[in-house]
Amino acid sequence: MSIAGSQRQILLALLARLQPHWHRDRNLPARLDPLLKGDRRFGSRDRRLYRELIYTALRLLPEVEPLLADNPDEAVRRLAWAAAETPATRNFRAAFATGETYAADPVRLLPGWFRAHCPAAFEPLQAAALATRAPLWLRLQTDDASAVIAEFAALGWTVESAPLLPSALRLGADVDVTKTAAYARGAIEVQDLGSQFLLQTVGIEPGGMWLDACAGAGGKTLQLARLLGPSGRVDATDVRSAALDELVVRVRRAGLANIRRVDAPAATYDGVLIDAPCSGSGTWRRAPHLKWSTTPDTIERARTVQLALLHQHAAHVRPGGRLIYTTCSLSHRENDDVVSEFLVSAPEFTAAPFARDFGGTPTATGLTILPATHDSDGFFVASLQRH
Ligand SMILES: C[S@@+](CC[C@H](N)C(=O)[O-])C[C@H]1O[C@@H](n2cnc3c(N)ncnc32)[C@H](O)[C@@H]1O
Repeated sequence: MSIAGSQRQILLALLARLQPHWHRDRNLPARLDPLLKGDRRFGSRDRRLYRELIYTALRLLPEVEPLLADNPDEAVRRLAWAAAETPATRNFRAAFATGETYAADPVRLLPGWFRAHCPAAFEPLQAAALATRAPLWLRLQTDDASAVIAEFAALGWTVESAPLLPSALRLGADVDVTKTAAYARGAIEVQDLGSQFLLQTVGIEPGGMWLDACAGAGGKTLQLARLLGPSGRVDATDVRSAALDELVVRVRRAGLANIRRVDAPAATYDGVLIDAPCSGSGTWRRAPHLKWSTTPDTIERARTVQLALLHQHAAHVRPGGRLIYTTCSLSHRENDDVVSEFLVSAPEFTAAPFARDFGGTPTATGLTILPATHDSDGFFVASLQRH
């Protein structure tokens, strides 16, 4: 059998293994990883090929799933057309991206129920962005980018700054930055551009004492600590102790001395960040399986946790201080609706204006960053001031 023929067979076998799970397992990548890493036939290029093809299948699911049983040749042809052209996918695409050019209608690649949650996602430009994978964005953790840029140039990687945020770098290739010297010395972190915008919209003053109440592995904790500078401090907490262990490693790598891991927050802070657990509907470009394992019920359950977190941590905001609520969801149920409900029962808070909006869509309660605007994931931020 030709190499392309055996790749086709392996791809269809992998899809068959995942199919029973992709409509319900929100942790599908944890199933895929051992299938790819545990198979001794695969080198790193094979793993990149199958990962790209499987993620493409998840992006195109309504256009591919019905064909898998009856017309697998057409399913493979569509995947070959839609997969990104990389060194890993080149031969497969040359073999199977044949016949009439295939391009899906991006609106058909969104779950229909989501229209009521985010009509803007169904606009052609936004739907088209949501149907493709997002680029790799980095956040500089150094004021001098020259050594980072020089290292990337020596590796042959193209890199450009985001026009609205020069400390955000976009990498042109499918590369592993964690193997670079820049990463090892803490000069860069992987963070989507939309995510980087969130704290930048708020106008954080240097020197404040902040609580990061849902710090997880610390992506925003590190960014917040840099914005506050050496005279400020971030207390980081989370219900997941293992994520905080990872945060500690990243803090050490970044050489930041103004972050503390805490089990119990102090009484009050100048600001509290709640980067809430959510449906992740803003991350469907990177995590397309979430499109099919998220339901309106998932969103309602997330809302309960989000409101509880806002009430729990509002108490830690000093009078005059700020409560920042962020999600990586595009559902207004988790965003504006949660904030509006919170404000009704917490009249000591009001929505504050944003320092910068980065072209986001503002409402009375917050700001939504839509994916197509800056080729990022989708996010929401609300900035609430305590009187
Ligand atoms: C969106 S993630 C945070 C990501 C992180 N801030 C970052 O930028 O990398 C949400 C976090 O909320 C945490 N979480 C869930 N329920 C929580 C609770 N009741 N109290 C504190 N953290 C909670 C989760 O463990 C998860 O780490």
